Amino acid sequence: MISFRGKAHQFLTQISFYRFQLESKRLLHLSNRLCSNDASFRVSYPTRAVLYVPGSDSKKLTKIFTTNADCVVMDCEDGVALNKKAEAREKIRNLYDTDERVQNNTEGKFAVRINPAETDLASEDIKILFNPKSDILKNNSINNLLPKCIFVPKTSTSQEVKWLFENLNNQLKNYDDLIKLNLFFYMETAIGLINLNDIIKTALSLSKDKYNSKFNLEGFVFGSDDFCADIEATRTKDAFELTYARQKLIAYCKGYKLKVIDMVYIDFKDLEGLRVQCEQGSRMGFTGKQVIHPGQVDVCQQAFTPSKERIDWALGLIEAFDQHQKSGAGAFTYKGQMIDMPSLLQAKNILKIVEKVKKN
Ligand SMILES: CCC(=O)SCCNC(=O)CCNC(=O)[C@H](O)C(C)(C)COP(=O)(O)OP(=O)(O)OC[C@H]1O[C@@H](n2cnc3c(N)ncnc32)[C@H](O)[C@@H]1OP(=O)(O)O
Ligand SMILES: O=CC(=O)O
Ligand SMILES: [Mg+2]
Repeated sequence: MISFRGKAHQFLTQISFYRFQLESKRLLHLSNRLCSNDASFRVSYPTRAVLYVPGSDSKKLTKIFTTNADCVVMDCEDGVALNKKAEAREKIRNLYDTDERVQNNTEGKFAVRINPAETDLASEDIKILFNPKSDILKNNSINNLLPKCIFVPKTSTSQEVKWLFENLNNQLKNYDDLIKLNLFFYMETAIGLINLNDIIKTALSLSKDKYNSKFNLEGFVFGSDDFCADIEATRTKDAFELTYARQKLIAYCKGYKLKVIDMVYIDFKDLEGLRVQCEQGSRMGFTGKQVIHPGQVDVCQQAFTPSKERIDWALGLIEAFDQHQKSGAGAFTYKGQMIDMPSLLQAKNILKIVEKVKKN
């Protein structure tokens, strides 16, 4: 049996090897060419492991600086007891007021999950979290002091999206030159799944037209546990009961070029079960997964990082495709398989993920 430390070491060794690969001339040349020629090659920050930290728990909050997770979500919602909501907001606000590591992060490494839109709890979250203390603001740029990314749970209707944007806009109206606020919505109710297209279209069009691109819909999170409660399903290890919802969410997110984060694996001591579910999610097209314990992070990040074999396969295929195109063959054999345009696109997808990870 390999210890957890041993596994972490193995993982780090593997990552160093990928880094070496990434630095190789061949990859840089290829990926630069792909990035500059391909408008769909939008490389944003990675979100392989998305770690929840209850906002009310000071000790756990100190761990946000030591985790390898691509993204940390300081929680004001279901990880926080009702009688600790105010404390959670204050502790998170205090981090933005005082900690340079949180302040200096420009994208989404340190995010906050607020309470569901159209609730008094969410109004209070927005009021506190987006309101730096005036004496601190005097000596600091407003952009350093605000969350750069928020997660909005239980989003079920486009009305909730309108409410959210209105409330955020109202709270932020006195500040100029704000950088874009990234948003993740949760799909975790049956009605949310039915209304998904409408929710996405409303968020995209409002943020662009009405709010002058102040908000950026970055992606969706699949709230599997709330979803199970809502559809009255029983959670199983293989997640069979969630197949349709997972696939529908992936298709819609990919249709609109959004990130899509897979479900939580609540049996947090079972790392093997976690690995199986992470790899399944990665194969299905998810861009990352929610985790609830620091011990889950490395397994998750590794599963959402293309293996050396996949990178080699993609690089070789792209080169072979180039050569065959020049010689006039649209379809050809590569490593025993028929390859044509869709395989090229799949190979490019692998490099897109590599590019994202490299940005971290
Ligand atoms: C499913 C639906 C959802 O909404 S999921 C999101 C809401 N739920 C959450 O946020 C729960 C987050 N996780 C946790 O609170 C804890 O991991 C739970 C599950 C309670 C287990 O905690 P605990 O008994 O302390 O675990 P442990 O002794 O194995 O912890 C070892 C060290 O790691 C720390 N730790 C644990 N979890 C976190 C976390 N999420 N973020 C940051 N740090 C964490 C513990 O404090 C402990 O630290 P230390 O070694 O004592 O210094
Ligand atoms: O919020 C997450 C969930 O699974 O519910
Ligand atoms: Mg939930």
